[in-house]
Amino acid sequence: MPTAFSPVLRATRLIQIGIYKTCAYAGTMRVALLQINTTVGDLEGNASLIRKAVESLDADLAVTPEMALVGYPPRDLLLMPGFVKNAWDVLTRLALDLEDSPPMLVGIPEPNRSETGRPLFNSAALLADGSVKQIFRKTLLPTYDVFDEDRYFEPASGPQMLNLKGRTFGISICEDIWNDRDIFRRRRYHRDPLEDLRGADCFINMSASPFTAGKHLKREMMLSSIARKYGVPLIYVNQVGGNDDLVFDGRSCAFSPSGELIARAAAFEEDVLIVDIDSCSGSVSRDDFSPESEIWRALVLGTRDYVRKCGFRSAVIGLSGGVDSSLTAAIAAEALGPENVIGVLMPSPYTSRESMEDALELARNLSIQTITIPISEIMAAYERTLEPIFRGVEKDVTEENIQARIRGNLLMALSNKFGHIVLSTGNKSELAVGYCTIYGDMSGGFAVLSDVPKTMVYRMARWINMRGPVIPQSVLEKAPSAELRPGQRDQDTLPPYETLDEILHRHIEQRQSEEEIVSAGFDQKMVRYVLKMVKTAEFKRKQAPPGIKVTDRAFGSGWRMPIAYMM
Ligand SMILES: Nc1ncnc2c1ncn2[C@@H]1O[C@H](COP(=O)(O)OP(=O)(O)OC[C@H]2O[C@@H]([n+]3cccc(C(=O)O)c3)[C@H](O)[C@@H]2O)[C@@H](O)[C@H]1O
Ligand SMILES: Nc1ncnc2c1ncn2[C@@H]1O[C@H](COP(=O)(O)OP(=O)(O)OP(=O)(O)O)[C@@H](O)[C@H]1O
Ligand SMILES: NC(=O)CC[C@H](N)C(=O)O
Repeated sequence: MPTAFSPVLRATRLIQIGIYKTCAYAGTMRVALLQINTTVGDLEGNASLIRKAVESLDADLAVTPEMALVGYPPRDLLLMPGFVKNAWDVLTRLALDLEDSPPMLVGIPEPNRSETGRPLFNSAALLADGSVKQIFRKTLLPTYDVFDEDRYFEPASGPQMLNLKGRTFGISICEDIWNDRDIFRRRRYHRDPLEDLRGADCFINMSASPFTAGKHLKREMMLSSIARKYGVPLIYVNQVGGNDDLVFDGRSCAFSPSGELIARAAAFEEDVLIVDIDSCSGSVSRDDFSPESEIWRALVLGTRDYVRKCGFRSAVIGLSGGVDSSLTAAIAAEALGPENVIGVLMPSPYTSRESMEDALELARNLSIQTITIPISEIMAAYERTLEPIFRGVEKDVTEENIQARIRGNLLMALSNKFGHIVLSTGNKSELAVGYCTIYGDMSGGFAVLSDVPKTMVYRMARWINMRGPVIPQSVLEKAPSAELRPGQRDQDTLPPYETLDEILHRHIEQRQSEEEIVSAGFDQKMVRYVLKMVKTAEFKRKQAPPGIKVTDRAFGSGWRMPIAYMM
């Protein structure tokens, strides 16, 4: 006889993978949420993470995030049949290794054996007693913004129920739960897989849900509403860590049938959360990250994982004494350890003494080492070399860009020689309007701030200083300048950053046209000028290094504008 299912949860937070509290509640059903940081393509490494997470785990069922064996998003690795086959070989061995462990749901791509449709399903395999016992498939395939799942996957066709120890679990995979009319006021898809799961004793969702600022509040509101609507406990397992341009914030969680948040795993860290489905209740308070602290954590994790997963250990950054390079260096020092960050000062004849002093003070505050490479002689050599060709032509932005390119070249030389990755420092506002030099300050391997608007750069810099002096006060007070010619200020070329960022936010994230932005009260000439710069700078962004998505629309896989077009 199945035990009566009392719809209340109890959860135990595990501080770190491998360390957990053992507390047996007789007759309860215990689910372990494995919030792991997988690396795309690293099948053996990801299998080891899973093995380690369930080592001597006292649970009835363990659940990984979506696609955990291959890492998310695996992108076109999925188009290589050999890769998918290897994943299944690793899964088979994992099942055998875990023969004595609790049953486990593991996310994996599954070949579509039928003669029609996309080549794969986005699936989860139930491992129990040494083999694969059942398969669950994703129904709703996100194909918008950074997601491209229609390219690879065929949707599931039926209900996805798991019967275990007399309980019925409704299994869904990530996007399957993002179709709630009550929350979004419209349905994105015609089908609603949750309707197929009605009648289950508990819902489980296996996710790889990328971070954007504030998104988890909406996510938890949606999960709570679904638990309440279907009157079942809901268990949500999310991936954590950075993969290319995406950061996954974790925050796996469990809700009671009345929609109460019972437990939440750590944000931006690996964690294992144990949920006892029929014990007494608990409750968790609101996640009170400020936007600055949340974005900080995402940028630190995203930078650390990009650098580490690409095989680097250290980074070089050009330090100008400005706010962008200062914030980038602070993030890098936190992500990689100050001993692994090298700040490079490259003064030109236009560099002020104050800027050099600010850069040195920042480096001292962060305990990072610095190298100083004056570039005046190199600039003079360029000038001499080009003089016969440029003779009679006015100096202009060409010479400014040469300066930025000399710096980019020197940083890349340090990267080649010593194996440091170059972190570029440009922010989203500059990248949007092309206020940056291609092959100059845009050089580098990873663009840490490329989705952070300039006004948020300042907010974050001030926020960091609340924890202790890091970014010199004068950096925050002086007018932003590229210092590429005497007396240059960003504001000579661009609207004030508050105005620019508001226009850019409306255009990029909210997809507003010139008319819509103007009707919100902005000057038409200014809006037209800004939007024209955004369009013209597309060629630069196509050649820019990847960066970390923190807003609802970043320049990256979710921004696919043409370059040569007329409108
Ligand atoms: N559609 C297209 N497809 C392919 N290539 C295209 C292109 N349009 C121009 N180009 C190429 O790009 C070149 C122009 O781009 P680029 O060489 O970058 O130069 P450009 O955009 O003209 O100038 C760089 C601007 O960024 C400012 N800046 C530079 C460095 C740092 C900062 C800062 O505050 O951080 C600001 C600087 O003051 C200047 O206003 C053209 O000469 C042409 O070669
Ligand atoms: N004197 C310098 N020494 C070292 N690096 C420099 C120097 N000047 C510029 N850079 C590099 O080029 C990037 C672009 O800087 P620039 O001063 O032109 O404009 P910015 O966008 O205001 O950046 P920041 O706020 O860091 O100054 C800097 O972030 C830095 O990495
Ligand atoms: N992997 C997915 O299906 C993710 C899609 C989902 N809407 C999210 O952002 O969480």
